[in-house]
Amino acid sequence: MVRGPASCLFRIYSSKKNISRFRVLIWNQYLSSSGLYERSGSPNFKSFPALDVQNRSFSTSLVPRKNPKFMGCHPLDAKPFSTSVEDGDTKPFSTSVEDGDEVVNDTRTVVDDFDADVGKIVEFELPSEDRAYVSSSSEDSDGENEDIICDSMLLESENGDNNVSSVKSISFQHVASRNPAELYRELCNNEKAAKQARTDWEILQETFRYFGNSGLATDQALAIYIGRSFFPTAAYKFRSFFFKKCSADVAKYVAYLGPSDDAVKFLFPVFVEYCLEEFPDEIKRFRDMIASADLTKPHTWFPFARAMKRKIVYHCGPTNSGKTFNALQRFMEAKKGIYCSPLRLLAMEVFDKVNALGVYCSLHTGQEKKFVPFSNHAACTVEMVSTDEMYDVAVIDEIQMMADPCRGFAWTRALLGLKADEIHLCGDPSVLNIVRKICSDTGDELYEHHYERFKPLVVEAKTLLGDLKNVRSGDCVVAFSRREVFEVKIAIEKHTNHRCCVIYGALPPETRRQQANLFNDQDNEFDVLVATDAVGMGLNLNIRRVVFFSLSKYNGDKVLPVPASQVKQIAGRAGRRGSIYPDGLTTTLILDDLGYLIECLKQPFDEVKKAGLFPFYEQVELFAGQLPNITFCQLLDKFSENCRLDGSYFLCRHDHIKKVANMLQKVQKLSLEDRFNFCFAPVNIRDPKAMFHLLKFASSYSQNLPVNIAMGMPTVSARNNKELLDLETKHQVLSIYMWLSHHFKDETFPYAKKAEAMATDIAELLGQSLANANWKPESRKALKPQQKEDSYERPLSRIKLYQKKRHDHSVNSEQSEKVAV
Ligand SMILES: Nc1ncnc2c1ncn2[C@@H]1O[C@H](COP(=O)(O)OP(=O)(O)OP(=O)(O)O)[C@@H](O)[C@H]1O
Repeated sequence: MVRGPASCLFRIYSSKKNISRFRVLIWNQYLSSSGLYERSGSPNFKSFPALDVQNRSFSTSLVPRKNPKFMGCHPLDAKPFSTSVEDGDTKPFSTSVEDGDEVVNDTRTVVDDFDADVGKIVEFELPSEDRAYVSSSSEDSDGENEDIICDSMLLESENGDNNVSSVKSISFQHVASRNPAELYRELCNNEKAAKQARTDWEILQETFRYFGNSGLATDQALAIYIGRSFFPTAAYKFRSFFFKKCSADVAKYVAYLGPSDDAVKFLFPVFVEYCLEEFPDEIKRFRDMIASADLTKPHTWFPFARAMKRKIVYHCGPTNSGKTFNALQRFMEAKKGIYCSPLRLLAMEVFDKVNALGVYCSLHTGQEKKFVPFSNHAACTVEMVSTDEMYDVAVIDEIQMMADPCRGFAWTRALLGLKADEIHLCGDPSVLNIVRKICSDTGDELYEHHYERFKPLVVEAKTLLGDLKNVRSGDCVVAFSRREVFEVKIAIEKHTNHRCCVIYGALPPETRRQQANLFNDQDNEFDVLVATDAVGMGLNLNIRRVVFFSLSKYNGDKVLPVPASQVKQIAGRAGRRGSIYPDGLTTTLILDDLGYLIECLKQPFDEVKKAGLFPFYEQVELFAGQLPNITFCQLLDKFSENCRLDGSYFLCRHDHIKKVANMLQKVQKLSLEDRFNFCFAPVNIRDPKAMFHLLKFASSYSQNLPVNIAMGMPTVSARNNKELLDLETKHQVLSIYMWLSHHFKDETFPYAKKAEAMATDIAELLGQSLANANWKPESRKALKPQQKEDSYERPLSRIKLYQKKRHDHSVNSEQSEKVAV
């Protein structure tokens, strides 16, 4: 009998009413422990070990392989089944789907798993109430036929002699171990259903309801291309078939199993046979859809790159260790080179630097194309890199961003698709293993260069003691919201003699560079920088010390600690080789945050296991062919639901694309391709004005009208926060216009040059506005810092609060667990 924890369960449940609950419990436990059947949004095709959609040799058997957890259960001689409709043979497992283009033979192994109790002699005593519906055969009862509930099913009257005493040693072995194909054939050949007792009939009804709602069956049905949406229909039709055709022993056995996963496991293979015969068209349609959403083996998408012998050099190390410097050396030496940047700003920096060193280099970002005559080199944003052109040397900067939840796909595409003899990757070690895996898939040679920081980063234990008056020249104070940035700037300028430059994400790259230059320049009064995490990448800054104003960040939902990798990246900005502050320092505003800072700096880089992917337009188009008459947003949902990915990749988040897609749904006459392109425009979805302008651009475009900018141009710098926000929005709208002009035909966006000039003017106005900004942005009350009379303090550590809260929570839940125990 069952040993260990399972035997305890047995004891508990065998005393309960329905013995099948025992099995359900074990099965569920098995599922959750094995992770075999993940109930995620997309089908877990990995769950079907034998399944490969392209080369299908699937197993629809629900019986898992031997599991040591269930050694106590009887070994099972459940039969493998064949899905071949003609051939009920058990040995070669063959499946032939109607269209006949994929016939795969797979010799199945006989399963001898824990689920052996299906069909075994029931060894335990049933409580008398439960025996009522267990009868050894239909011949035992001879009640009157009733045709009132289901006209296709002959009912046996309740008072039929269900001989309870004969139940004790019923064996369903002969039913449970039947070959499903044979069983299905037999059901098909039955003229009509056998008579059943009303109780059995009711249990059968329940059992089929359970089957129709079973997540297990729904998931497994995907293996034979019965989609989630079609499954309920298929299950319903199967039920009708069963009730019309079932034999007495089969019905008894299913009724005996009752509404349980055991019943699902028994019925499912027969259901498979039924579906293959009844729904070839639906199966083919779904299979085509799955095939068109196939994102497996992305390295095969770039046959030209695969035909090349590429050398990949991974410059691996922390910030400020010379990775990019060395990669750029090779880039500049090459006859033809491309530099791929994570940001426009960084592309501009490289463009300027390389040209200044005498190597002609063009610039290509989503918003601008600056062609330098005779140039063989280009700096671009990673999304814009061409996988058609050949290069001698390519540099992909910040390669760890291939794991970015939203933009990761752009790095993956560049790595897989670039046609370059030599590709230099610069980044931290977090993606080293995934790059190794990709290189083994692509067959590229990988060379690893490991770096250390030029000079170690020193943590200043004293902190600023909660007082911004302790800020010094060369400090960069990091806050995590635009509002805090302004509060800190105002406080510093009010209580000290320092002047502050500011950098935050909503500023255009030109303004960020202007602020960075102002800070780096030693001949002016701007000697302190106040910035958000936007400072972490892409700017060469002369920072002596990075001071964390806080170490928590609002993620749109709640305030959370800043992840260690980000803390490291930002802190690493202090002390750059070649700058006037080669020794880097970092600290926090308040002592309470210091522990978290040290903890973050000590942490090794987390290893990333998956790289991002997103379908190309052509893939989406192919997929759309399977699903006419749905909106683009629904199409994206369907794609993510049905797409298949290798274990090394994830599908990038596309919430923002869906949000834009939803808004553009009102615009008629946009082709799928245009819609797709519009959705990638760089719009801040939380800025309603920017969204409104994008909608207007799309409407004009759809009517074949030349798209107007239709926006007033401010002439003076901002005098308050509202005007500053307005300038930021206006620049964003112009940036969208410029982006669209590079992604659609020139004649449709004829004012691109004008937009560029306006954007430059606005960036300048923004710079002037920031120099004079002394207003306070509206603050949320909860986060409003307290102020002393003549100094600025932020006495509360939100990190401490967060950690205390978490601690309290875990103590509470521990206690409640104890109570429960
Ligand atoms: N061999 C070198 N000679 C002179 N300067 C160097 C050398 N290596 C690096 N530097 C300078 O050190 C600074 C940091 O180098 P680099 O930007 O290459 O580091 P990194 O590791 O790529 O950092 P990040 O990840 O922050 O970009 C740069 O200003 C760079 O010009």
